Amino acid sequence: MFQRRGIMLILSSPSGAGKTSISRAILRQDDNIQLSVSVTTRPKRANEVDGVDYHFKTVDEFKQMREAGLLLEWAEVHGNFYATPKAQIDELLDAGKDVLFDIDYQGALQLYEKCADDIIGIFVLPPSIAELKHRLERRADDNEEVIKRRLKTARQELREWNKYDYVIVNNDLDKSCTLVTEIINAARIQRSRQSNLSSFVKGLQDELESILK
Ligand SMILES: Nc1nc2c(ncn2[C@@H]2O[C@H](COP(=O)(O)OP(=O)(O)O)[C@@H](O)[C@H]2O)c(=O)[nH]1
Ligand SMILES: Nc1ncnc2c1ncn2[C@@H]1O[C@H](COP(=O)(O)OP(=O)(O)O)[C@@H](O)[C@H]1O
Repeated sequence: MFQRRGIMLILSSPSGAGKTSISRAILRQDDNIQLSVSVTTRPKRANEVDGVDYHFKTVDEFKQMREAGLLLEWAEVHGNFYATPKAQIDELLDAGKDVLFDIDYQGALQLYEKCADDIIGIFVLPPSIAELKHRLERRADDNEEVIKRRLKTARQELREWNKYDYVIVNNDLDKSCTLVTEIINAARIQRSRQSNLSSFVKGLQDELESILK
């Protein structure tokens, strides 16, 4: 009904807590939200599609993009480079499209600094560390050494929970998705995001006055 600027929805978590599963479900069910497809130098997983899940790049290609100023934020995570390409984000937000960022806390902090007013940040926690480890093992995308590295990185990631607007413990995936949907729906009707709300209220006031005459 009202024009509004899009939301930058950030989902972060220690690896294995479930942010990719939550993101995929949200993207499937909500046509107005689009994934910001990151650039990464990590190897592609079997179930991933280049250009859909990530833009897979060599380290040289990544560095060229960074030097050319094409990245909104970037970070090194688990020994690989990851970044958000600048292209399109502003046009999407101006057009009222919401954009979902599956990025780590280093990227989230950079975006909070640059675009604070547009951001809703959600940090996803696992129900326990034993379950986090099980999920990484069950996912079976990474070898033992990579899993260990991801768990080590979780030490630092867990310290960052209090930088986010919302925190979800991802026990039941469906319930977590419902919570994220509720957060998105609430954010969409925030007063500050609805740009022509004052003219709508003015219209109501004029109509009211004409009835009360
Ligand atoms: N800063 C930043 N982090 C990213 C970006 N894309 C992905 N990440 C993060 O990099 C980490 C590793 O991602 P990935 O290798 O897909 O493994 P996952 O943690 O199991 O999803 C996760 O914390 C992602 O959120 C990005 O563009 N920028
Ligand atoms: N609530 C949940 N309960 C059980 N398994 C889950 C849940 N959420 C995600 N998973 C599973 O855990 C693994 C890691 O989830 P994923 O979404 O890839 O995490 P992340 O993107 O945070 O690394 C996947 O195999 C996924 O199917």
